[in-house]
Amino acid sequence: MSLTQKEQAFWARVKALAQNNLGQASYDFFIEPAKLLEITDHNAKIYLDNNMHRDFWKKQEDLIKTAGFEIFGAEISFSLYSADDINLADYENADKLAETSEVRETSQFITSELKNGLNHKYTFQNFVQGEGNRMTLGAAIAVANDPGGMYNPLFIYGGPGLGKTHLMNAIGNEILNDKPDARIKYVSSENFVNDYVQSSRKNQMQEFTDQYRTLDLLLLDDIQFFAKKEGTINEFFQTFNTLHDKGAQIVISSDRPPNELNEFEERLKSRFSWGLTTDITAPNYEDRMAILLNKVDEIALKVPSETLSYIAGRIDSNVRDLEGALKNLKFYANTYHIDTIDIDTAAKALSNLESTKITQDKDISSQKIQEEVANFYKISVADMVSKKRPKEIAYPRQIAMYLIREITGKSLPAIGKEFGGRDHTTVIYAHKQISDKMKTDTNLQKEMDTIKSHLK
Ligand SMILES: Nc1ncnc2c1ncn2[C@@H]1O[C@H](COP(=O)(O)OP(=O)(O)OP(=O)(O)O)[C@@H](O)[C@H]1O
Repeated sequence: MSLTQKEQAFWARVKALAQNNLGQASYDFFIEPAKLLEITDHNAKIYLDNNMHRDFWKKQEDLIKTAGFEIFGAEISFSLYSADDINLADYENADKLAETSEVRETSQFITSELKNGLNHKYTFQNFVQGEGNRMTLGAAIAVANDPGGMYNPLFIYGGPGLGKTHLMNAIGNEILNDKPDARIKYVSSENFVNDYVQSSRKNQMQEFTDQYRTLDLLLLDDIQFFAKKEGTINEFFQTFNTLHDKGAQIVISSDRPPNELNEFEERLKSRFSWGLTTDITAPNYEDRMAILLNKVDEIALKVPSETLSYIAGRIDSNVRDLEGALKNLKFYANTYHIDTIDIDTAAKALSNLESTKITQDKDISSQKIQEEVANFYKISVADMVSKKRPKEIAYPRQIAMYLIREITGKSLPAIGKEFGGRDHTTVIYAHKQISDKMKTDTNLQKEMDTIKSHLK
C-alpha cells in the first residue's frame, strides 16, 4: 500500500508544524520516528515505534487538525498503532515513500510557506495612539481579536510613513502570539507581483495558489502598486474570493481609498468595501510630541522637552520623518560629542532634513495665504495689507509674510509689494521674528499647523 500525494503532503505538514511548535528534542524523540500508514474516512492511522509515545501523541490533536484542514479542507481524526496492533510490513511503502523527492519538495515548499514575512519589531504595544490613527488602531485590534469576523477585509489607507505597515504587522504578530500555527503572510504588493510572475514563469502556479489560498491571514501592503498588472489583479481577485469564502482574514493597505484606485475593476473595489475601510491621517502636534517622547529613549540622549517640542513643530509630515529626525540628532550628537540636545543644536542637526522645511508649493497664491492667516486671526485682509500697526494686525501680518516666503519662495521685495508696498527690510524682519519664535513657542507651532492644513 502506498501513500497518496495528499497523504504525503499531510504528513509532511504535520512534521513541519511539529518542528515549529515543539522543541527539537521532542520532535526528534516522538515525531520523527512515527509513520503515517494511511488516511481512511478522514482518520489518519499513525504508527508509533514505541508504545510509550502514545500519551505524547494523544496530545497532538491540534497538529493533525491543522494539517488536515490545510491539506484536505476537512477535519481529520487520528488513531495510534504500534507493533502490538499491526504488522508494519503490511504498510512497507509508507516508510520509503516518506523519503521520495516529491515529498521532500512538498515538505520544503510547505516549510517555506511558514516564512510569514512579518516584522516582529512592529507590535500594538509600541504603536502610539493619536488623533489621526485612533479608529484604524481600534479596527486593527478588533481584527487581531476576531480574525475573519466583522471587519473582513480591513482596508487601511493613508499617506506615507503614517503606520500602515506597522499596524498590519502588529495584527499578524498578535494573532501569531495567540495561535502559533496560524498561516499568516505579510507581503508587499510588489512581492506578490514578483511571486506571481516567477511562479507562472516556472510553471509553478499550483504552488503559488496552494500558498496563498490556504492562508488564515493575508496582509497585503501598498495595493496601489498593482495598477495595470492585469494578470496579478486577476490572481489576487481569485485569492481574495477563496480566502473570504472560507472566512480567512484579509487586510489591505493603500495610499488612497478603494474608490480612488482607478485602474482596478469595479468588482474588486466593491469587495474592498465589504468589511471596513479606515484611514490614518498625519499626526497633529500633540501626537507628534507623544511619538517623540516615546521614541526618544531609543536614541539614549538627553533631549529636553522644549527641544522635542521644537522638533514636533518643525516636522509635521509623518512619523517616518520624526524617526529620521531623531536619527539625525543622534548622529550629530555622536559626531560632536554632545549629550544634551538644546534647541540650537537640534536646529543645526536638522537643518538639512527636507522634512523640516515647509514644502514649497508654487500653486498656493500669496492671496490664499493672506486670506487663511487673516481668517485664522479674525482680521480682514484689507487690514493686513494696510499701514495699520496695532499688534493684533501686525503679528498676523508677519506670519503671513513668513508663510508666503516659505511656501511660495517669492523674493522679499515681491512679498513687500503684496503688503501695501512695504520695503523688503520689513519682510526680512518679519521672517526673522517669526522663525525665532517658532523655535520655542508651541502655540505658534500649532497655529502654523492649522493654517497650513487649510492651505492644502
Ligand atoms: N503611531 C505610531 N507609533 C509608533 N511608531 C509609528 C507610528 N506610526 C508610524 N510609526 C513608525 O513610523 C515608521 C513608518 O511607518 P510605516 O512603515 O508603518 O508607514 P506606512 O504608512 O506603511 O508608510 P508607506 O505607505 O510609505 O509604506 C515605522 O518605523 C513605524 O514603526
